[in-house]
Amino acid sequence: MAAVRFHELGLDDRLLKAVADLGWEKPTLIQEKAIPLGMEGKDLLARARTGSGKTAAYSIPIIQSLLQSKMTVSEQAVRVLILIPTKELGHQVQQMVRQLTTYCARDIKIADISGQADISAQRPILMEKPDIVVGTPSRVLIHINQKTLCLRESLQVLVIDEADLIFSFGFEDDLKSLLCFNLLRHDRPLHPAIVKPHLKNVPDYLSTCGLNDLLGNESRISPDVAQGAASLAKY
Ligand SMILES: Nc1ncnc2c1ncn2[C@@H]1O[C@H](COP(=O)(O)OP(=O)(O)OP(=O)(O)O)[C@@H](O)[C@H]1O
Repeated sequence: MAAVRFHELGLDDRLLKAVADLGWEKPTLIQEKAIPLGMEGKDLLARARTGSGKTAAYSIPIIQSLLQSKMTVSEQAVRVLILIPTKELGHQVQQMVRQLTTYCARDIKIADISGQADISAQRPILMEKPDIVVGTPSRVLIHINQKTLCLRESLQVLVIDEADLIFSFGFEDDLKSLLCFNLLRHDRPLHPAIVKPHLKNVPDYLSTCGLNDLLGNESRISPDVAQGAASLAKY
C-alpha cells in the first residue's frame, strides 16, 4: 500500500503549507496512525521511539481542530493543555507548534509556562487566554490555585507528553491535585492524548495514576484508549 501523504489527511491548507516549509514529505508512522484518530476526536494513547515525530502526531490534529472551531466560535479561551515533565520539552513543544502555525499564528496562540522562573510574569500571558497552554503539572497547578488559569469551562484536549517521565519525576501528586479542581466538565467530551514511550499495561497504568477520573469514567476510556493504543502499540 502506498504511503499516505499529508495532503491526503484532510488538513487545512495553512497547516499543509507549514509542513511543506519544514521539508516533511510524508507523515511518520506514528503520525500516519495518530493524526486521523485525533481528527476523529478519538482518545489516543501513543508510544513510539524517540525522534519518531510524536509531538507533531498530536499537535497537527489539535491545530486542525482549533482552526475548525475558530470558524464558528470567536470567544478566546484555553482549549488545550499540554502537560510535559521538563521545561526543555516545553520549549521544544512550543517551537514545534509555532512552526506548524506559521500561517495561522494570529488564530492560534500558544503559551509555554514551564520555562519562565517568574510566575507573576506569566499572569498577563495567561490573561490573554492562549488557545494552547504548555506546562509542567506543578506550574499549571500553581496558576490554577492562583486563579490565573481557569480550564474547567473551556478545556477540550488534554495531552500528557512523556507520561512515564511525568510520573517518574514525581509529578504524580500534582496531577492528582489537578483532578481535585474538577478541571474538566464531564458533560462534554474531552479528548486526551497520552504520549508515553514504554507502556506495558495501559488500563492498570491509567487506573493507578487516577487518570480514569481525569478522563471521565472508566467505561468511556476503554473503547477509545484501547482502540488508539492497540493500533499504535507496535510503532
Ligand atoms: N513527517 C516528518 N518528516 C520528517 N521529519 C519529521 C516529521 N515529523 C517530525 N519530524 C522531525 O523529527 C524530529 C523529531 O520529532 P519529535 O521531536 O516530534 O519526535 P518525538 O517522537 O516527539 O521525540 P522525543 O521522543 O525525543 O520527544 C524533529 O526534528 C521533527 O522536526
